[in-house]
Amino acid sequence: MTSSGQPTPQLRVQTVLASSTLSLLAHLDPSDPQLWMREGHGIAGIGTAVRLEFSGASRFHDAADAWRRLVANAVIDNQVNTLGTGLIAFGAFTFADHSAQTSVLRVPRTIIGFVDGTSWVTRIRLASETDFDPLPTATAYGPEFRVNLRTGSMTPDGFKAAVADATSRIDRGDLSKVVLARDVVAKLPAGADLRRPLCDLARGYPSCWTFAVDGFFGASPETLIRSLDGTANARVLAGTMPRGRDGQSDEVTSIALATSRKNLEEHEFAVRSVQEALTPYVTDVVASEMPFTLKLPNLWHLATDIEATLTSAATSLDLVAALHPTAAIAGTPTPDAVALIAELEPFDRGRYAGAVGWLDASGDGQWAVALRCAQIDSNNVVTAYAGGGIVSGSDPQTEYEETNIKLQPIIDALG
Ligand SMILES: C=C(O[C@@H]1C=C(C(=O)O)C=C[C@H]1O)C(=O)O
Repeated sequence: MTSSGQPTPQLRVQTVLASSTLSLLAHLDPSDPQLWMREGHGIAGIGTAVRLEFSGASRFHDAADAWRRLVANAVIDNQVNTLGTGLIAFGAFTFADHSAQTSVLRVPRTIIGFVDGTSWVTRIRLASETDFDPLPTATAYGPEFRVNLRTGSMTPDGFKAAVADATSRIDRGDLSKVVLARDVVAKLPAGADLRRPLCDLARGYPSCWTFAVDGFFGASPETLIRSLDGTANARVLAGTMPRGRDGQSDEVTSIALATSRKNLEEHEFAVRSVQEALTPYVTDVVASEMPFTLKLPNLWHLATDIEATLTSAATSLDLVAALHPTAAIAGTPTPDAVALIAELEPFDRGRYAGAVGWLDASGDGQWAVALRCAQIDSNNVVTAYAGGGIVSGSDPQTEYEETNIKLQPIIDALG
């Protein structure tokens, strides 16, 4: 049975090589794009064969179980057998256990893929249907649109007060780190072609994971977990500074970040939380001793790449369940940080700072920490979020400015 108590659908899946390279973005549904893309490579989903909803503390485990059942019931003819082929579900999961928003797994009816020079098409139908959908045609983009994102439920002053409150609790010894965020909102014009902001994000932030799942979209630089053929890797980010105005000040900033005690401490919490969560599932964990500085168009991050060999049959979604929430987006210790977030943030994070990505029939997949992102609701209201790690000595004004820089990708894509 699925989470909604329905019998598990029986799927028929076929992946074939495409005769020519197909544009991922141009084939998407303008009102409901499903995308996972980096450096021009990735997968694009069209239509919905199955949509499963999950909620509550067991949402990841319920989804992982539902996926195992769906795969067991599917007949898959995969003539390509490379990363991203065969039966795939896109997923987006909420940050909080008690979010009013749902977590989803969505299996498209058609998936177009392009990775390392190989283009393919996967078609998916219910066993009760006789034919797969015809290949969707590429369509011209709808008109450009522009919206102004305004303060949501967390005002700039409210955010700064929350940061000051958090630092005093950290200094009192209640916890070591908490990640606080704020929200901005806008109304999208009716019929807005959502491929336009995705195109801007993919062009502006090519090294990030540009994603779209179930009205939730963004461009995240942070890899929560990727698993492929028995290996797993993650990219932990924590510690941020704005880019410099010129080459010299940019270099000074990057050195300042790499040597900042506050940022290194904040980063260490995040790396440790990922390593500890992975320990039961992996061996041969390799991580650089010192973080490196990762340059994005809008900011510098402190980054650590972690690689490991998987020792269990865990799917990538099981690993997501073990890792979420990392200290990069919650804090340390996790339960105290999650409780303080619920107390100080006057909004439901929804899928922001949750997990977004995809998995295949073998359980391998790619998942990002859902950052630099926005959710569109059924009234066409879009809400974007950004936050930062608060530790002892964090300055409310600097933290506020950091949220502005982190909102920039979404502001540029919608503005
Ligand atoms: C919380 C966010 O980003 C996280 C927090 C960071 C920080 O505090 O320096 C850096 C990268 C992310 O792990 C966000 O983008 O909203």
